[in-house]
Amino acid sequence: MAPFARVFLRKVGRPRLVILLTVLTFLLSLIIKYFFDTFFISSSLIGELAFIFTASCIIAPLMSWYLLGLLFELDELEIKLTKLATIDSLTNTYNRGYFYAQSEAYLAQLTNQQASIDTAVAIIDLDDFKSINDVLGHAVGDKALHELSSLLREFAPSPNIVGRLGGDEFVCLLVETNLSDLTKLLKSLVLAVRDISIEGNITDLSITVSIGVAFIEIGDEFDDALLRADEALYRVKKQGKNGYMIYDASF
Ligand SMILES: Nc1nc2c(ncn2[C@@H]2O[C@H](COP(=O)(O)OP(=O)(O)OP(=O)(O)O)[C@@H](O)[C@H]2O)c(=O)[nH]1
Repeated sequence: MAPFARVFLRKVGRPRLVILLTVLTFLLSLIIKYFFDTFFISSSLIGELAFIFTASCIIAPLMSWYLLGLLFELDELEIKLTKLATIDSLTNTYNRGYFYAQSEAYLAQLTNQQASIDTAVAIIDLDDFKSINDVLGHAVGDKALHELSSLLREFAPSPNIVGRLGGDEFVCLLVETNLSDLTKLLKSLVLAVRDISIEGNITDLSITVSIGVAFIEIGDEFDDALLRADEALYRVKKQGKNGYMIYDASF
C-alpha cells in the first residue's frame, strides 16, 4: 500500500472511512439520479437504473478496494509476526522456541528405529566470545555470530534444522546421517570456521568453535539428546576448545 494511503487510513480510521465512503457514494447516487431525472425523463426508469448502477459499480469497488487494502495489510503483518516469532533477527536462524518445535515435530514423525540410527543433535559454541566482545566490541561480536550462522546453514541445509539457543550457542538437528558422515562434517566444519575472517576496526578476527554432538536414541525426549550433546561440548571446552566430540556412553 502507498505510504500516503497508509497514513491517510490510519489518521481517518476504519469506521469513519467506511461511513465517509458510504455517505459520499450515497450523495453521488443522488446527484446522478437528479441529473437523469432533470435532463432526460423525469422520474424515469433510467434514473432508478442509474441509482442501482452507481450503487453497484461505485460502492462495490470502493468497498472492496478498502477491504482488500486491509487484507493486504493484515497479510504483511502476519508475515512480519511469523518472522518475529520464529527467526532470530541477528543470525537469521530459527530462535530457540521454534527450533525446539521443529525438531520435536521432526522426531515425532520418525519411527523409534529410524530415530536411533540417523539423527544427531549438535551444539556449536563460539570459543572465548566474551573476550571478542570485550576487546573488539559488540559490533564485531555480532558479525562473528552472523558469519558463523551463515556457515552453519551452508553445512546443514534443509531438511537439517539450524537454530540459535541463545548468546554464542547454536544448535543443529542433523538428519539422515551416520557416524562416518557426521565425523566428516564436523571435521570440515571446525576447519571452515577457522577460515572465517571477520573485519575488525584494527585487525581482522578469526574464530574457533567447540561442538558437542549426540545421536538421538530410542525413547529419547529431545531434551535428553540435547543434554548429552551439552555434556560432550563441556568436554571439548575442558580439553582446550576448537574441536568436536560425539557423546559416548562411557562418558
Ligand atoms: N555481540 C554479542 N554478544 C552476545 C550476544 N548474546 C550474548 N553475547 C555475549 O556472549 C558472551 C558469551 O560468553 P560465554 O559463552 O559465557 O563465554 P565465552 O567467552 O564464549 O567462553 P567459552 O564458551 O568458555 O569459550 C557474553 O559475553 C555475552 O554478553 C549477542 O547477541 N551479540
